[in-house]
Amino acid sequence: MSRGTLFDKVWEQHTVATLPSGQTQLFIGLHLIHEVTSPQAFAMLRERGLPVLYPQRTVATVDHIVPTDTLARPLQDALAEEMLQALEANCRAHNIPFFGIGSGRQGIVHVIAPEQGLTQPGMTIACGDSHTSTHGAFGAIAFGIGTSQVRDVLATQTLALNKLKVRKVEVNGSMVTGVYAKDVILYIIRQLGVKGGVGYAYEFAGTTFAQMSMEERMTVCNMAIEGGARCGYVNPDETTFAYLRGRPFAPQGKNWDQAVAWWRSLASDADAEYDDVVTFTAADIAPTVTWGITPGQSVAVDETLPTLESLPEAERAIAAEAYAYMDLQPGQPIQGTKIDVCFIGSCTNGRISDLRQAAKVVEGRKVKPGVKAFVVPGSERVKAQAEAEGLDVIFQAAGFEWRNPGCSMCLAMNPDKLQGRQISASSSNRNFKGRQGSAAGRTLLMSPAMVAAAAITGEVTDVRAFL
Ligand SMILES: CC(C)[C@H](C(=O)O)[C@@H](O)C(=O)O
Ligand code: SF4
Repeated sequence: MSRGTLFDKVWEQHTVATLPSGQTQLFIGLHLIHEVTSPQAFAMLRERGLPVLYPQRTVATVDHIVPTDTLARPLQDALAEEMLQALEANCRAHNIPFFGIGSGRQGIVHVIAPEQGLTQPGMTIACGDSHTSTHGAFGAIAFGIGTSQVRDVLATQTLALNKLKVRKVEVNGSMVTGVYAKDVILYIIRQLGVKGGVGYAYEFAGTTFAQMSMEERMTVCNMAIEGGARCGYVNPDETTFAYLRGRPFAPQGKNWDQAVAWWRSLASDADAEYDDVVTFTAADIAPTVTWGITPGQSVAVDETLPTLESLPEAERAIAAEAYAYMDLQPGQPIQGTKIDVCFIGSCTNGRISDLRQAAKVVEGRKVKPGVKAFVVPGSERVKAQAEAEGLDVIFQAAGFEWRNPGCSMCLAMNPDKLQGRQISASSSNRNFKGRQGSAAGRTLLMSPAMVAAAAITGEVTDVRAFL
């Protein structure tokens, strides 16, 4: 029964049946695929001789394995070329729209679907990728799925799922200068824990999110999964509609007005019932940096690292493991930590507003000698926009490399990798051990503006000194 949240309303609208298991058979409005988690799913369809039921409800792009320097085909990495060819062949065989390299529409899957207007309020969206939660910024129920579920969606356009509980995560007030959406979500994850959201959808509510742009909301929802919540969402409002209007796949003309009225009706009711409510104040949030091996291990840039005794008992073992791996000490300041590589990009922070914020810090300054710094726009469209604004010139004049779109060193499934024990300042979303291409490599997560400041000084720096 609906209790008035957007989550409940959208779930009910998409319920096909209640299965004997008690699970819901949920219709998936939009299915996004990329080269990493789709090949086996297509292979399983082939084995059973099954077609793709609604090919026009799936959209494909290539993002994880694309090199960001030269895009000449065949790709230099034979395995990457093979994965790209497999995706191209599967899309051709099943008549699935494919946004390939050079199409003007390629990019990280969670960047391109919103910018094309494919992601819309009230939809159910699935993708074989954990950061599918990003699309919840539009008031969609969007979540990551595994490869066998990709198969299920291809074959039936539905999934068998357990309904999630809903936690309202309310943040109120304006963010202070130097604090960005990234800091807000890192703060929330620090407060609620990386497993705090397991079994929940997070509804991000309150004036802080109401004031945010769509790109900022995407940054927040992107990392809901890092807090354990399989999906996160913001109720659709005027900001959402203004963003979508006129985008290639957005409704047009009379359909537009109908769609907006419909989307408006889906927002959570004022008296909606939640399974849990937590409230924070934006003024308490400072520029934030992770120091450990989970996105929950973070501090304000002007804080010292926590002593083990100061942490809840359940967090001490992983903190001790993090200190050993990162070679950092409890009680030391995070500010001043030396940085080798600065990476601006990813589905968390590779959009145009992210690049603008970073460029503002970089303009007229130089990257510290010895630091490798590079920018990877989230999509071909973001890259073109940034170049039209001259951001590429600002970055390159400062000593940054300006690359082609893809996931790049967020996950390092392409040639962009840390070496040995290198330590990165990264605008991405995961700081797991070995995440960025070197088994011993270390990652500090922060906002793009903070990465830019680190590139200039060669160490973790409070971006507020640059603004
Ligand atoms: C490759 C893919 C399955 C993976 C994910 O699911 O998130 C990747 O995008 C990541 O960020 O680790
Ligand atoms: S940018 Fe990173 S987090 Fe996002 S989809 Fe690519 S690898 Fe995953």
